[in-house]
Amino acid sequence: MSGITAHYQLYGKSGSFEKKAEDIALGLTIGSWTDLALLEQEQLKKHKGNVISVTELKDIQHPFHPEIIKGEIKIFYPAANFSTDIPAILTTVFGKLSLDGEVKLLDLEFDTNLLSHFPGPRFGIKGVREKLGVYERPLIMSIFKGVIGRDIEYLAEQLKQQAYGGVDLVKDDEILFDNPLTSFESRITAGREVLRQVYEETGHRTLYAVNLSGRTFELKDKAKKARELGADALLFNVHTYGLDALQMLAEDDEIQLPLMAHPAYSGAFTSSAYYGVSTSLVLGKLTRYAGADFSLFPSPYGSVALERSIALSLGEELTKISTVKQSFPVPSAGIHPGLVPLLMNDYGIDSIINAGGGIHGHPAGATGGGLAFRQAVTAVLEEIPLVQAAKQHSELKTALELWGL
Ligand SMILES: CSCCC(=O)C(=O)COP(=O)(O)O
Ligand SMILES: [Mg+2]
Repeated sequence: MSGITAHYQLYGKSGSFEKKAEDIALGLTIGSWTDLALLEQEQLKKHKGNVISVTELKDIQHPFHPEIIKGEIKIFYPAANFSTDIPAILTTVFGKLSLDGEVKLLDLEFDTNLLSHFPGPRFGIKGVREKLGVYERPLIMSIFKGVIGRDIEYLAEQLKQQAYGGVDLVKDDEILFDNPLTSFESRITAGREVLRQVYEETGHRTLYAVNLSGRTFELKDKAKKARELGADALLFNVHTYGLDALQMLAEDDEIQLPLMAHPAYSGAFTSSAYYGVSTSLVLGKLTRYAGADFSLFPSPYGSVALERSIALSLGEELTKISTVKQSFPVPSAGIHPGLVPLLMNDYGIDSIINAGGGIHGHPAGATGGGLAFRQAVTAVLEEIPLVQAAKQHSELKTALELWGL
């Protein structure tokens, strides 16, 4: 029988988890069981949730209620109960349950049949690399900073300086929305022209991910317009809209642009150790299945750090073997060149090193910032310690002096 298996974490008294798991399995599916006539029981069997496993973690007590311990349960939900879309799946496995005290959804196992309804990223790591012609190193991305309230000429000049530094991608900041000074359309048009000029001058190709924003019902048309205007990629604040909005964009053959999922707002339902959904499920597996070619998330090292084990399992979800293409892991926030060895150690070459302040805050400007990152990446690939490489590269030297290792 096709379906999905949900893993949950919850707290309770030792010996209470079996009953709790059975209550959830019934409550989220057929609602009742034992009181029904035999015939009805038989008819409902194919819809009943099934408890797959119950594990008591006897050594892990609740920090505020030591009399209760942590438990993990797995429940299988038949596909016959839901339509094959993320809203229906999440409502089934964690709709009402998400409101019912300290329960956290840790993971979802899609079986092959269910997964076939989720085409995933259109381009994936391989397709994005083909667009850039870069295969042997992590990509480098920079972020526009300080452009709110500035005009399109300012934005175009900032883009040029970033591209001169040799970054592969530049993205809008997620807080830059459609506005009279730098409208969505003008950013695409001006950005395209700047990057064309830089390519002609230097031979270096940089792609620009413009922030697709506005009301949900406008998104498809705006994305199609972006493609017509020659946009390279779309940044999308997926978690304020919902994962299904991302999937809608990914599946549309008239859009066909790489999609970059920003993690904004996801902390509201992933950060708690007791409630919500695990970070690796939301920013990893589901973001990939919904079609993001890139998933941004806080790295373990920067200004908004994720616990390292969580950040690593997230990266694993984005890249592990699956019928669905791989999404680029983009560890972000507070990244500077001195962190490149740690990031490459954690995520390998199939990842993106992403920085805003670490590019623009460089004393030699955004161009110097980009060069410093490129120099750091080359040094790691050549197994040269950054401090040694900095002796040959003034931009890297300045960055290390400013931000350290
Ligand atoms: C986890 S936030 C994603 C990256 C981002 O949007 C950003 O603005 C990071 O900027 P920073 O100056 O910290 O590199
Ligand atoms: Mg940002």
